[in-house]
Amino acid sequence: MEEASQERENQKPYFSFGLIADIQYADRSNGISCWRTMRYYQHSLLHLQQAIDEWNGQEPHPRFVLQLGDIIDKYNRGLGASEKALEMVLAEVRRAKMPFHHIWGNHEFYNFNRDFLRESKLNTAWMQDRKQDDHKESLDGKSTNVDYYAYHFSPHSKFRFIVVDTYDLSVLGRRPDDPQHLNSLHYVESFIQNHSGSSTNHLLEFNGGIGAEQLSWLDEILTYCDRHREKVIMAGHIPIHPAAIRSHCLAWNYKDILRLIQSHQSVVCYFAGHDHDGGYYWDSRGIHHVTMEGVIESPPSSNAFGTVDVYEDRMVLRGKGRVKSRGLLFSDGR
Ligand SMILES: Nc1ncnc2c1ncn2[C@@H]1O[C@H](COP(=O)(O)OP(=O)(O)O)[C@@H](O)[C@H]1O
Repeated sequence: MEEASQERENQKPYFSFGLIADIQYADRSNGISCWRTMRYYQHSLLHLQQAIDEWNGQEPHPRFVLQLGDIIDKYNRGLGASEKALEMVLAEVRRAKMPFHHIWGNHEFYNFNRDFLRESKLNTAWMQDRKQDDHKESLDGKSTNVDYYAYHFSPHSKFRFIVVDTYDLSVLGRRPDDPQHLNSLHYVESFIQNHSGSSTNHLLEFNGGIGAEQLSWLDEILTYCDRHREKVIMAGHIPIHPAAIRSHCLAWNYKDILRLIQSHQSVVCYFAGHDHDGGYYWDSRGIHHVTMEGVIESPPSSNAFGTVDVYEDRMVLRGKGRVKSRGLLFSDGR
C-alpha cells in the first residue's frame, strides 16, 4: 500500500497546464459589485503578473494556459479604455513562456463585438489541431461555421482539449438584426413558453449557451475521441452543472450540453469561470466540473489561479490563493 502511494508520488505527469479566470482588469479603484462582493480592478493585473511569474518559474513549465474569459472588465468601455486595457493584459501575457488559449466571456462582449474579437489576439484558434490520425481520418480543428469560436487541440496522444463558445447563443456581441441574435432571443422566448414548470433564473443577459450547430460539431469531435480513446478536457466561460456553482451563472441550455457530453465516455472534465466564488462537482457520469474562483474578487494578499498536472489515471489541480487544490480521478471507462 505504502509502496503504491510512494510510486504515485514519484510519478511524473505527462504534462501540465495553467488555469486562470475572470481577471477583469480596469484602471479603476476597488468597488463593491451589484452582488455586494468586493472587486479589485487594478490589482487583478498584479495577480496576473504573479501567476505568470509562477508559471514561468516552474520546471518544466506548464505547456499552455487556459484563460477562461473576462480578461478585462466592462467598466473599460465607459472609460473609453477597452483597447488600452486589453493591451495592458496582453503585454503581461506576452511575458509568459507558454501560449495562452483565450476564451471569450460576457465582459469581452461588453467591450468588443465578435468581428473585433475574431481579429484580435484573443482569438487563439490558430493553435487548433489539424492533425490526421493513423487511419487517415481527418479531424479539422476549427468548426466550419465562422460565427462561433470553438476549437480543439491535442497536447498529448491520450488527451484532447476542447474550447467551447458559451456565448454562441447570446444577446451580447452581435448586432440586433444578426440572425443568431434573433435566434437567441427566440430560444429564450420559446423556452419560457414551453417549460412552464422549469426554473428560468439562469436565462439572464450575462449568460448564454451553445447553439445547435456547435453542439453537433462537438458531438462529432467527441465521437472521434471516444473511438480513439482520447480523454477530453473541455473549457468554456459559463458553468454547465447546477451543482458546480453558487449563483445563477449557468449556461442557458446547460441540460442539452450536459446530456451531450455525458453521452460520450471521453469527457473527463469541464473547466469554467464566470461564478467568481468558484465551485466543484463530480457528476454521476464521472465528469469533474470545476468552476475557477475569479481573480477580480481576490484580495491583494491572495490570488486565484492553478496548475494542473495530467497523469494516466488522474489530474491534480494545484491551486493558488482562493483556488482549492484537488485530485481529479478519471473514472473507469473515462
Ligand atoms: N443571484 C446572484 N447572487 C449573487 N451573485 C450572483 C448572482 N448571480 C450572479 N452572481 C455573481 O455575478 C458574477 C458574474 O459576474 P460578472 O460576469 O462579472 O458580471 P457582472 O459584472 O455583471 O456582475 C459572479 O461572481 C456571480 O457569482
